[in-house]
Amino acid sequence: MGTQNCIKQDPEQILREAISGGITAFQFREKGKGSLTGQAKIAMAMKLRDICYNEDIPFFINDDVDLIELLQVDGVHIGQDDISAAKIREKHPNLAIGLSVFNDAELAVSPLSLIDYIGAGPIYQTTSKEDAKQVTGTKWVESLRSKYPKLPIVGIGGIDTGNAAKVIEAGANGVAVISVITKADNIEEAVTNI
Ligand SMILES: Cc1ncc(COP(=O)(O)OP(=O)(O)O)c(N)n1
Ligand SMILES: Cc1nc(C(=O)O)sc1CCOP(=O)(O)O
Ligand SMILES: [Mg+2]
Repeated sequence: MGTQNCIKQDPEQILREAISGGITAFQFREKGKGSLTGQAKIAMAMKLRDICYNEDIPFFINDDVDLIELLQVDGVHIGQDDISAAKIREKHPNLAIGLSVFNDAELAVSPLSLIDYIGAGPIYQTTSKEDAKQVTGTKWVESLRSKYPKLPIVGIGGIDTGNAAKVIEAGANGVAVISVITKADNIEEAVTNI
């Protein structure tokens, strides 16, 4: 998540409650309408990074590889049009790298040997990404899993407490969510129920 997703409470509080609920990793995705830029973005990244660091939660950044140099991050998530995995790997051999893969054409050009997991989606309709592609359904996870029995897969897009289990049943190792947490009345309960 990023601050643009945090309408009900401040991001630090949301992150703390999500950690209490049991999230196993956090991605700082400060992007889209209303998001912070420049120093304000960096300052927020540092605050959220510190919370994760103190709670032993892996901290990922989305897209903005300049933050790798500024913060002690555990991983980075990139899309097909972002900086290449090869460039990141060359400079940061121990960083976890996640790559979005939406269909077979993207899969064919994806450097799977350089990455640690695939972000597969949008599985369902999402309101959190302005340029989201058409939904893939859980079939995309099934297809990836059948081709790559051991590759870590994280489903993303419109996942909530009612459908997360279907994504896991389709073969995903985990799910990435924004709104089901940031919009929840009771964040701990929402995380527990995913
Ligand atoms: C876990 C995970 N999966 C997919 C994405 C989407 O990344 P990308 O396609 O680069 O789109 P943006 O998030 O940058 O808009 C993700 N962030 N995390
Ligand atoms: C950041 C992101 N990437 C997606 C993709 O399909 O690659 S969908 C998405 C937004 C996920 O938010 P929510 O859980 O609120 O739907
Ligand atoms: Mg991206």
